[in-house]
Amino acid sequence: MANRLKKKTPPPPNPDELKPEKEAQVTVTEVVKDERTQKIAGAVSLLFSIFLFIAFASYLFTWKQDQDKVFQFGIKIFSTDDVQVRNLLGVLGAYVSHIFIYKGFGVASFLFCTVFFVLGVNLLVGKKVFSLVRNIKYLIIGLLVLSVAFAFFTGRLEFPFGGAVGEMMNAWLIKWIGRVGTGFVLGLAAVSYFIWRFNPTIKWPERTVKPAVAEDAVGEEVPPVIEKKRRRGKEEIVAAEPEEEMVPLEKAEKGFGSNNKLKKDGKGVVVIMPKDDEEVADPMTEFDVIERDEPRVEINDLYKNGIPEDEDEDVVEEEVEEEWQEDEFPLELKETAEDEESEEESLPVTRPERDPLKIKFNDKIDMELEIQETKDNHLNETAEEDGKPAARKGSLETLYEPTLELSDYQLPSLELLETHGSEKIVHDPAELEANKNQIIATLKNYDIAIQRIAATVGPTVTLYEIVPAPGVRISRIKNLEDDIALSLAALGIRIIAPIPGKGTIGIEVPNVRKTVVSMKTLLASDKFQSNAFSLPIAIGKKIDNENFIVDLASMPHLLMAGATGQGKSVGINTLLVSLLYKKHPSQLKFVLVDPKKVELSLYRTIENHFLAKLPGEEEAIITDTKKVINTLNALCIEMDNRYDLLKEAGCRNIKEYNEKFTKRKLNPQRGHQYLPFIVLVVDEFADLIMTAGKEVEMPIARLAQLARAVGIHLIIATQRPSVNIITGTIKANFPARIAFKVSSKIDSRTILDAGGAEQLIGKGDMLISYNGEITRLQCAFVDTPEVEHICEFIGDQQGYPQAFLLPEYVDEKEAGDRELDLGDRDPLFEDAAKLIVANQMGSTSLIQRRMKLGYNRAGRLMDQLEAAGIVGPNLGSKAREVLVKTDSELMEILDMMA
Ligand SMILES: Nc1ncnc2c1ncn2[C@@H]1O[C@H](COP(=O)(O)OP(=O)(O)OP(=O)(O)O)[C@@H](O)[C@H]1O
Repeated sequence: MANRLKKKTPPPPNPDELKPEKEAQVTVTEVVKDERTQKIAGAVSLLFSIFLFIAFASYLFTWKQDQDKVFQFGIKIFSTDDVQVRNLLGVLGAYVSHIFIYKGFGVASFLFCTVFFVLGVNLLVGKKVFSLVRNIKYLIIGLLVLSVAFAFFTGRLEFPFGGAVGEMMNAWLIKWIGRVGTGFVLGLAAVSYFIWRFNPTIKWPERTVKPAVAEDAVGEEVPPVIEKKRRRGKEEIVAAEPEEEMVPLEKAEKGFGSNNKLKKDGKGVVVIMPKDDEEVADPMTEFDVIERDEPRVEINDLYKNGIPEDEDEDVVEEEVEEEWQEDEFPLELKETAEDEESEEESLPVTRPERDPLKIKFNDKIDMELEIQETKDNHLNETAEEDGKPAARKGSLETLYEPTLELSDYQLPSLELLETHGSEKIVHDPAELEANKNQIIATLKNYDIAIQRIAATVGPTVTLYEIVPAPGVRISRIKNLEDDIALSLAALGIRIIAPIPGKGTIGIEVPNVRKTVVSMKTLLASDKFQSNAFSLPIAIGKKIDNENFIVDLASMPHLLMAGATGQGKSVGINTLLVSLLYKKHPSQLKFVLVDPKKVELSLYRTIENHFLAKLPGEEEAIITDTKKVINTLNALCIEMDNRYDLLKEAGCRNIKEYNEKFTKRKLNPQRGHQYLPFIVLVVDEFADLIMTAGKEVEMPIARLAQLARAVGIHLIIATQRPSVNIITGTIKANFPARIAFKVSSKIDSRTILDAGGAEQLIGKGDMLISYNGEITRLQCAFVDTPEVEHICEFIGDQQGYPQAFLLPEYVDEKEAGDRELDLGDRDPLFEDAAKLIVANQMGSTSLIQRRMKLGYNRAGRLMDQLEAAGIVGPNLGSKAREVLVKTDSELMEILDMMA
């Protein structure tokens, strides 16, 4: 063994014998793949595209002079001396243009420039900036269609607009289908392109609503066309109106590239809205906005000497570097996303339209009365009993439409909301300058040198971003947090060192004049209107004025904490209102828990539309702790039931399940039904924990752990963010957390696992910890009267017969004591007993199916049958034993009970 080991060890090399290292062999593929080769190829391609462009453009003016020479010498033009051409790119330019334009595809040859340009840019940058495949497709189709079209329309002109190829194809077409046919084919191509590119909405004019009815109902004259528009709901109105408002600014468009649409409102706000879907999909780049309102001009005037206004309009990202004469450090003022303001102003607002709805509602009642005698009526009745949407009638070939039952339901209009304050971010140049100087001076006192300082003005705070000089330790600045706060003599200073992903240090300083962020602005924004989130919630605005709109379904639960009076209740209203503005009553239900009794009582009016409650309860908004425990447990049962349904349907989450149900792949007779999202809102969690402790904590933790996939989401708020309220179990299951201002750093740590919330300034100023990042937001403001109007608007519309019923939860201890009152039997008791005895199977689902009853009622019947001694006790998943074997035996029991 030792010998073998010895053999394997190579002898140490003799330094004298060492040969120079061989150069590593490089294969051709490696050279081709090398980054540098690609960059060179990119540069060549880019230059070639520029070359072609100049040559072609020059050809347009010099073709007459150069054509003879190219014809005369052909390829020999390169070797012949004394040939003078006029093309800007000489003989080569003249020859290449002649080949492409005269002998090829005419002016459509310019498309070649685009392809080489795209190829060049992609290779040079090393990533797919533009789609090459798409451009090649455009090239091929463009060459064919444009060359023929040019040849067709300009055939009599001297210049070869269609090129030889275009003329040849044009001649063929004319021969085969005649001039008219060719014109028709070209027209068809143009129309197809237009439809493909812009997908215009083509609508058949609909019948207008009878003016007499509308007038009667509304009490004012409503032109029929407007009436129709109002009835369509927000989305269509949004789509229809902006056509007039959207002003494509040619000049600015050049600056931003043709992919952008620019929108300008009366106040000079220019919003660049990307056309492409992919661009819209990226929330961070959804809008690039240049604000041109007054404060902006002031700042420009102060910091930038004489920048021409119109020149400025072509700037995509506003970053002003002024020539700071007196100071070493110029202050860059960064402003972004004042977008939704213009959005909101240009967005048409619909008036609540109640009376026509009432008419509809009455129509519906009449209809229902007419069909009272039909068979399906029983099904309806049972569904109403459960408060759950009944299995829809109608053809099995069509998709199930959950909103059909309340098909006249209208989403609230934006007019119900108010604009609070001016909504304009107010910049005070003097304030900015003073803060900047103060920050620099403070840092200087501690020998901290900085390279650059920039400011972003938000609704409540301004973020000063500092780039420290090389060698300065970030921890030193972090440690000076309190000193800087002291020297700026302002509350609410927060230092972020470093700003994640930026390499700068942020100092947030509260603005002297703060701006209220109106809910209306957020809801009017394109990001809210056109997102595809399951449960979109508009929370507020970031410092850079970008709207913070997220999907509650992906959060998946939210914990909110903050000292009293700092904006929690407004925050909860904001979330609820966002959902009410986007969801139909069939898609969403709220379980509202309000131990304070007054905070959520406004929502009482929407009980039959959006609220869920326990069977037999009077009030849908739960204020009593005991009832909260039952409701939470009922939610756990609902969760388990939903999981059973999902399992049977072979789906992993509510989305898949609902999709399958909509496609009618799930049988309602087997208990399947369209599942609405359920959002549980608890306004004062601390109070519940104090009074019920584990009894509340456990079901909450269970729901938080498991309920996401079945569409149950929790929003829990507390004003006492201490560790005994927000326990480890709760915290671990709430990855998204919001902190309003709290009283101590410890509280901040309890909520966010980081300090900072104690530095906030209140009134909706908040930190949200989401996706591992902590972001400072100004919460949107929605006032109580606004919420009231929204709830009234919804409440006035036709709703379900009652609130959505949660499964019944019976406390085991109570159930043991409770004797079923057989004097108060269900009217269907006899039928159910006969059914069970005839089938000799004690199954609740049998009663449900055969008697077309909801789960709760069937369950109650089964309990009564047990109390009457007809079936045995519950055996879990197995059917109960039937104790009565014959009909005569059953008749005896029934007679006795009668
Ligand atoms: N986003 C906001 N923008 C502007 N002002 C706000 C905002 N949120 C709250 N405020 C102001 O703060 C006040 C208190 O807010 P709110 O009632 O939501 O506090 P709270 O935390 O729920 O208090 P409590 O716990 O005592 O109920 C509001 O009346 C309002 O004036």
